[in-house]
Amino acid sequence: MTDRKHLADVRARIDAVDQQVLELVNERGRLAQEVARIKREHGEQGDFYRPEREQEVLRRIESLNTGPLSDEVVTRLFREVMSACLALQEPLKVGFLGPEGTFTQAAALKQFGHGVQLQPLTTIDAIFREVEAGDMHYGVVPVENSTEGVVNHTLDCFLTSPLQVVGEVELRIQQNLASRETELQAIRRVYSHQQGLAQCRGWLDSRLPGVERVPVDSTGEAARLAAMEEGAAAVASDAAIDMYGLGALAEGIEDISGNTTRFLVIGRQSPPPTGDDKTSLVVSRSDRPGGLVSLLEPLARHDINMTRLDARPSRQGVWEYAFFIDLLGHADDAQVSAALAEMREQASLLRVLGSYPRAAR
Ligand SMILES: C=C(O[C@@H]1C=C(C(=O)O)C=C[C@H]1O)C(=O)O
Repeated sequence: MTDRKHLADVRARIDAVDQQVLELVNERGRLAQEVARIKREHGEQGDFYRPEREQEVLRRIESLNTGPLSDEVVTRLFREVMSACLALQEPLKVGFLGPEGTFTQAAALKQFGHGVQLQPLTTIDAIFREVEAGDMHYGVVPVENSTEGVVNHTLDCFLTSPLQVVGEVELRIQQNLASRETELQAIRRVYSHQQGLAQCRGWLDSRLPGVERVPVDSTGEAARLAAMEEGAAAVASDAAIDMYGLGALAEGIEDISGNTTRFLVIGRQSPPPTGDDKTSLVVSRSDRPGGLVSLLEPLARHDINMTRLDARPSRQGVWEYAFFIDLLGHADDAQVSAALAEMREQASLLRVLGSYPRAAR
């Protein structure tokens, strides 16, 4: 067989496979519509998004995958397939910390795919408010960065909001120096979110010493400003560079490689257990010696792994703290529920912010 004939044959087989894939994704869509019909018949409250079921689907796909496509790639493809199927059931509205081009937008797409209506909002407060009011089904907010620590504002919003955590997203963050200038020497000012500036502090100190750094509301906003101003640059994502027609003067300028940001998905109701979950809670107690140790002791006794502990002023009294704790397990798991009950006896306040499936790939 000539090479040309062979190529034509293989392409014909690809066409046949595409037809099967098309029929199968539409079959999947019809089944999702059937699920929606059953949910409606049972008078289910709220929306049809089921993060725990989506997690189960993705984990199963990953365990079945034999390649050559990587687990990460098949996860991304099936995430989009589910997103399209969910959109057939009901279009979801999801608010994220905008403007367009922020890492939070990338996190929202990673969690929900392109089938949802993503709405950029200007502040973390606004996201909480819109979800509380029911104008948005869900919101996506940054909560901690592996280089720079917590996003205090998100934790503070939880102190006063009744919303629950329904999911978490982890995203590798690559920062770039974005500008319409083509020479580093032309840069007089660098815009970014304060976390972006902090993540690249070492690089900026050595490559752009003495250049003014201006913190703004988001990396997307920084890119927008840099696009309008001569001699300006932004520390921002690839997506922001494309969005605002900038070029990358330098790529991957974060000081610590493996820089990861964790985002929370907020909604009105946490999902049921999947067997691989996390729980977030806020707890406080009046000051007394050994207070924190005895508060945490039930977790150790019930063999529960704590993955995060942050202290924030509780805003109730001077030097009173609220402790934000993440632990492995679901609040409905026997061990976790026993430990929480014991902690509650010692605490002046304990609120479970939510239990949710651990971040997917
Ligand atoms: C189909 C369902 O509804 C939605 C769509 C899903 C999917 O396409 O697999 C999974 C969970 C839900 O977000 C379901 O609940 O099973």
